[in-house]
Amino acid sequence: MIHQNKPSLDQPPTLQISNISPPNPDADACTDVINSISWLPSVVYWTLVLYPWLQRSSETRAQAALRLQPNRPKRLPRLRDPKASRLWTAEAVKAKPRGGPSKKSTSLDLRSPILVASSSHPQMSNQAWDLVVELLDGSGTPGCQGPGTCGPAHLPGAYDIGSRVPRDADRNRLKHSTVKGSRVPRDADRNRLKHSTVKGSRVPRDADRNRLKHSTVKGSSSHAVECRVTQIDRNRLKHSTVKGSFSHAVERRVTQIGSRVPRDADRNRLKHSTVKGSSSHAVECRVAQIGRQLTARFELSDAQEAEADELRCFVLSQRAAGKNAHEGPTGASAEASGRKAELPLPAICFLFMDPVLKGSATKNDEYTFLDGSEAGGSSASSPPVKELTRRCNRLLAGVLSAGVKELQGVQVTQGQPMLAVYPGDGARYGRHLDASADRGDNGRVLTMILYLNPFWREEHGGSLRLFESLGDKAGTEVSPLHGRLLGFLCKDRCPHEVLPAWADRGAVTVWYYDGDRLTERCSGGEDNLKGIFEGG
Ligand SMILES: O=C(O)CCC(=O)C(=O)O
Ligand SMILES: [Fe+2]
Repeated sequence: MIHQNKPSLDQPPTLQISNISPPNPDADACTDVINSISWLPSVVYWTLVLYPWLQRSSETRAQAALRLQPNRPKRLPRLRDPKASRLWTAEAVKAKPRGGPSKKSTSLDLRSPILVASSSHPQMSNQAWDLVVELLDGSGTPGCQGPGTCGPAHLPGAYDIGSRVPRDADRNRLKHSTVKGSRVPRDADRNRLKHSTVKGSRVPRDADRNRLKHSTVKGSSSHAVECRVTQIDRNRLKHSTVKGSFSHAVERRVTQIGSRVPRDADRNRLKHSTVKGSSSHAVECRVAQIGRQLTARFELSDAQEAEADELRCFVLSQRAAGKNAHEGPTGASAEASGRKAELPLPAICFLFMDPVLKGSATKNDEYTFLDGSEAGGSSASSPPVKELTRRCNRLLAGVLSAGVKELQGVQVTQGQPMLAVYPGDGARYGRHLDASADRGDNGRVLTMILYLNPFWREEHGGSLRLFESLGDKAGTEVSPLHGRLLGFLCKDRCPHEVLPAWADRGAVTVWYYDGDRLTERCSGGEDNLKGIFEGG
């Protein structure tokens, strides 16, 4: 007979076999079963002991070395030492495996500005280097002596501060404040701000700060506070009488403010600093500088930066003008972002990856395609957009001339640029393909994205995560740094996702289409166009 103990909270139920006479046929049967399997525990024990031993004795030395290697790095180390960022040397590029895509995407060296992961065009990286330089610089970089000589070593170095202590140069600049350089608002901007009807400085006022400190935003982490301050700033701007308040200066100030709330340490440092004559303006400038220093960014030239800033303003102004659309399916945006791997250096990545992905993804961005009806006419009237497409096209010409097999025979056609903003409330875009049969084959073959986020910081998330295969869980993250251009072949390959963004994240995407496919689609009815001008 089998009794089951009464289960209690402390003790799990157990089975007992009682020894009741006269002989009970049930109990006999159970005893037989137990006797017949009494050898089982010892077999299990010996299997556990022997299996690893057998396995080890059959593994190769290489396998053993891998297994024994302690703490194998799982991701690229974050570069803190500015000198380390000079990894863009010719050697670094040469050392890059050229034989084809790496097996693990996390081992791809995204620290180099170009990444070519395809065996089909081994020459491409050199050619693309020259183009990249041109793209970033328009006219080439000093020290670049014609084709073949522009390499990573010629590109401007990265700006990876890691410490908040202002550099002497910055401090002196402030001290003797003739305020040179583009980081400080120009007089005109300053006056506009001063005489604007937005009262007071846009640095959050004490009242705001206190309100936040004692606010009901529970668990007010500095992040939550920062988000609230950004909101307050945004509202103040929204309701301000500064018409068309996305002017460059205003936008810039808001971004500065939104990107950082000076922490107490910073504030105190500023208060007691040797920056003489610390007018609130000077303090504000320093705060902005610190904000910038905390920001992972490239050392763009003033011209490049101005161009990227202008583009960002344009993107935001279109959004403010109510042009942007949302597209479903949307989903909860506050999903935890995955791995955070900051890529501190500029990257133009050409990734050629394989797999196919089906289904639709959560998508919270706001976007608009330029269609010629935007303020002032076509994109020709937005010089920075025109300049961007011109450069993308030149880059593409180089890509094509490098004989990328996936694009051979394709009549590549440039689409209208798409301006996108991911609101900084955790907006994201789930894993998807930009073009696949599943989406009605929208004809896209190549994606180029320029990121426009001058104050992007690691904690803002919002990285683009590219997957090498459907089974690839980790992927490779590219943070949306100001001025970074990313390109990848997108037809039936290269699934990617945008991780939740915690600051407004701007980008312009230019898709290139298979012209024949486009003609085919356009010659049909309205329905045939579905998916062609569709975000992502
Ligand atoms: O902005 C990005 O990084 C990518 C956006 C995207 O994947 C898309 O719009 O299809
Ligand atoms: Fe996409």
